[in-house]
Amino acid sequence: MSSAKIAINGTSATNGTNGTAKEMNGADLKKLKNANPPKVYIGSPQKEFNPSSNDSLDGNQSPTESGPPCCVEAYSPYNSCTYELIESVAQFLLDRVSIRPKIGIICGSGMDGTTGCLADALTDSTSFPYETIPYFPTPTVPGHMGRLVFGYLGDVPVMCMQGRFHYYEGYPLWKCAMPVRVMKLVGVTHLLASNAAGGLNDKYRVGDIMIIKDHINLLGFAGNNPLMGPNDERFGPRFPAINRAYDVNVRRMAKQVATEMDINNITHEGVYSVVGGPSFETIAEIRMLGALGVDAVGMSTVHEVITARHCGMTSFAFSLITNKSVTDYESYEEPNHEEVIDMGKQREPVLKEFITRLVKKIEDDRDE
Ligand SMILES: O=P(O)(O)O[C@H]1O[C@H](CO)[C@@H](O)[C@H]1O
Ligand SMILES: Nc1nc2[nH]cnc2c(=O)[nH]1
Repeated sequence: MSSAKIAINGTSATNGTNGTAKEMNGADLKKLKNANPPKVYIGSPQKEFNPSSNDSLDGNQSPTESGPPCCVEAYSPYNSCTYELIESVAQFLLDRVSIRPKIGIICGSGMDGTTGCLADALTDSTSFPYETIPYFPTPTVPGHMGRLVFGYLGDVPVMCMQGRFHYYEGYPLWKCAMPVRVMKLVGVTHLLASNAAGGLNDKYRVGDIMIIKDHINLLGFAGNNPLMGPNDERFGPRFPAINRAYDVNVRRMAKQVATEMDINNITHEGVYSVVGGPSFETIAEIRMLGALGVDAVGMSTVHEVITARHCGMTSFAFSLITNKSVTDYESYEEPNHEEVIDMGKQREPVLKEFITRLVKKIEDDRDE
């Protein structure tokens, strides 16, 4: 009978089909405790991974066999995922997929492929529900599916997060951004993040795309940054520069894609600001953000991009404007998450094409 061995701090626990899972340390590992061999879905259409086949997870494959230091405190505001731990998660994935992506994609609200988008577009895919990946957080927000998918977009190998983690879900920022470091150690060089955002700029309409050229990290202003806590130089420097966070070359490619797709009329370039959420903004807050030069506001992406830049990844991000920010005290309009998700779904065909073409350009550029 096959089993997956997981070792924490040198103590190995069998997490297998015989129901004899041993006690593990750490709140993050609770979900692994009861897991039968991790569910891994392979292929397109995807089928469930068969643990008793030759592909079976066995103890020798376990990334944690050598007992990496654990996440010391699941909800610490400071970064407590060690390099070794991230390395072990990356190895866990590399042991189970053959493709080696250089491009990592994070899908925004409603763009996670729940209705088909990128999930359908990826071929030869292997997909890991987040709960089956050691130490991974799990998303709690509708519109964020919770799977890490490896596959080909067109003919380009990618790994794709179908669902991300937000600060308002209760995760510290370092944990929200932890998958980006996993991508890095898997070998990804380019991060491509999307998000749903409220549009402040008068010229923007619902359904438009905003290529992010810069951000205002309001959470950082309030003393909260994913890089807080001990710094491991193997990831990057203590004080990383962030003024060139959104790669000018990839932004140029994205604008070329917009021209090729004849969607320049709905494509802009602007400044994104992150707020903590989950409450949407007051009118005074929107007016303040507008005065600061913010074009779109959301609750994600910035900590992912900071983490990516810190470890030397090239980053690109865009917002789908899912709602217009309300600036008028007389207005009865209220933003809501359902309209956010609906707009993501409506724009799926366009975004799928946009991302597929952009990924191809990045890959061609990398090969030059
Ligand atoms: O940024 P993404 O994940 O796309 O989601 C955006 O949409 C949600 C609000 O409707 C918030 O989570 C906000 O950040
Ligand atoms: N903060 C914030 N996040 C969003 N995500 C989608 N729309 C919005 C919005 O209006 N405000």
